Amino acid sequence: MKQLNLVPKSSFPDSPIPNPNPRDGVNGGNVTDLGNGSDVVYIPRFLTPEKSWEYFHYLNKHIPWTRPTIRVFGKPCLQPRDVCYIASEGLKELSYSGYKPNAYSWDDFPPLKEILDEVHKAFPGSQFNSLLLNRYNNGNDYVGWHSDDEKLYGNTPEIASISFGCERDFLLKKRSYKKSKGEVEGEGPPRKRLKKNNDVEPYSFNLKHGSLLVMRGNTQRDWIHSVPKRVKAGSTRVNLTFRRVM
Ligand SMILES: O=C(O)CCC(=O)C(=O)O
Ligand SMILES: [Fe+2]
Repeated sequence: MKQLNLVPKSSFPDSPIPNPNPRDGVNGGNVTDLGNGSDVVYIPRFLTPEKSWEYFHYLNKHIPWTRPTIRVFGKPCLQPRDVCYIASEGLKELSYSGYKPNAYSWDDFPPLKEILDEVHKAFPGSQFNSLLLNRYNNGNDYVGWHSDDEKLYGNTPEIASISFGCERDFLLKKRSYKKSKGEVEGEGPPRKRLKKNNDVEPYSFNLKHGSLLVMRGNTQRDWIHSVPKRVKAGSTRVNLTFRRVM
């Protein structure tokens, strides 16, 4: 982790040090400036715990979750979490890692429209029109290092991520390229191969029940993120990532 001198060093990655460099920002949250026009807003108590549990139970039960087979380095493998996709009508189709999720309608899930309205109130001008949902059933479910820089999101995608249920660590580290071309590590469309970059300690956010994290500016271009496995995470987490298809 990036850390202040006063913070004791932890044994990464199992006991990450919380992100140490926030400044006060929007809506009772804080802004972490990643440099070069990238930043992250984190609002730990965006929704009340009570309302958040209502949403958690609704989504866990009513979303048509699937665990698709995707392609990583050309090899088929089961995605290590459940997913679902919602999008407004007429948008360009989403496709990642050889998988084209079926786009469900917002109209079928009124609580999702409610949450979207809350996000838009906090971030007016965002105009999100699609949503990728993730369900991590336990600490074995994860998302590998990737960035959400698909072309259909434009050059500076803004991504708003809401979390319900089990707290998990969300890590962000600077992208670095190998000279050779290849496929991305983890998931996402084919692009330049990512160097492992293991020497750089990531930023870490422990994403709370009812929290909102927004990645902005050049974050998808210059940074990669992940939610790693956590043996001790025993219960279910539902995550919503709102995006704007251009
Ligand atoms: O679960 C999370 O917090 C992140 C999910 C994510 O990165 C994604 O869906 O692209
Ligand atoms: Fe992502």
